Amino acid sequence: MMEEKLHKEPKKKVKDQAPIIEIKDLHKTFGHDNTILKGVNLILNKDENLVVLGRSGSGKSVTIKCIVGLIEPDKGEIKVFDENVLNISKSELNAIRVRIGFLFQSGALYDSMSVRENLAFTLSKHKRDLTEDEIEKEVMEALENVGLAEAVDKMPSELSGGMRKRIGLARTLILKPEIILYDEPTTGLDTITSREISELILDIKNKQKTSSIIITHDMACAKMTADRIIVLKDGVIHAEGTYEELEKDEDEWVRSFFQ
Ligand SMILES: Nc1ncnc2c1ncn2[C@@H]1O[C@H](COP(=O)(O)OP(=O)(O)OP(=O)(O)O)[C@@H](O)[C@H]1O
Repeated sequence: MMEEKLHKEPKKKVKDQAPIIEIKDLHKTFGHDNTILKGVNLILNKDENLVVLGRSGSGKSVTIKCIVGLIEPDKGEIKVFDENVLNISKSELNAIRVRIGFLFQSGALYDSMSVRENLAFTLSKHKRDLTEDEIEKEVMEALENVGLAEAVDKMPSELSGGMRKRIGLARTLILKPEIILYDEPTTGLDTITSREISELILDIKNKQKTSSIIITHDMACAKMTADRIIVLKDGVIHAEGTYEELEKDEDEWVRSFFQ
């Protein structure tokens, strides 16, 4: 009897893995008094899709731009892969940046280059020692990952908005990032195409084991992709939870996002 009980005892909990991104007390003011971030604390766990909600201008993009050094915060700590990115050299920061993919709203393709050339250009810029055959293989693999292998010879002008987004995503994926930062990935797309992009974001996480921060106003995208959601308000994280938790949040302002 005793032996059986011992057998059923749960295993000792292994120490939790360090977060892949950890932001502490992040502050940012533009100009004299345009204070946007007033102490943001944020954690992205490994293999997690974290959705960031917040009104326009609440500082969602500023926060993720701080992560990759595109904006310098006034105060705070940002750890990526356990490295304090605000205190490292440019070359160390670049080594970390290579492991992070961005899909920014402004991430346009080069119009004068075919899809193949757009992807090959990105790849050869970052990995200079690849042969042409290796580049072609990587280009086709990235396109297959977004379901657009047949578009390899097309020019950007021949692509629909949804296809451009997918190619943009393929260009991000070709560098095999461990973290992907998505800034409004479905903006400007119709409902069905938005859903396809959201499905792709989920698919990428499951297949490539990436961890992502997804800024969106598209609640269908949030519902489909989020493991966890945080809501930014007045320069701090105002609420946090799963989609199902936050849509029933006691704060009416938080619930209003879900209506
Ligand atoms: N480079 C910059 N220089 C000066 N001010 C800036 C800069 N970037 C952002 N801001 C200020 O920070 C505010 C928040 O910008 P941010 O792009 O983070 O908003 P957001 O929450 O992502 O909004 P949206 O949902 O509309 O994209 C802007 O309204 C602007 O006042």
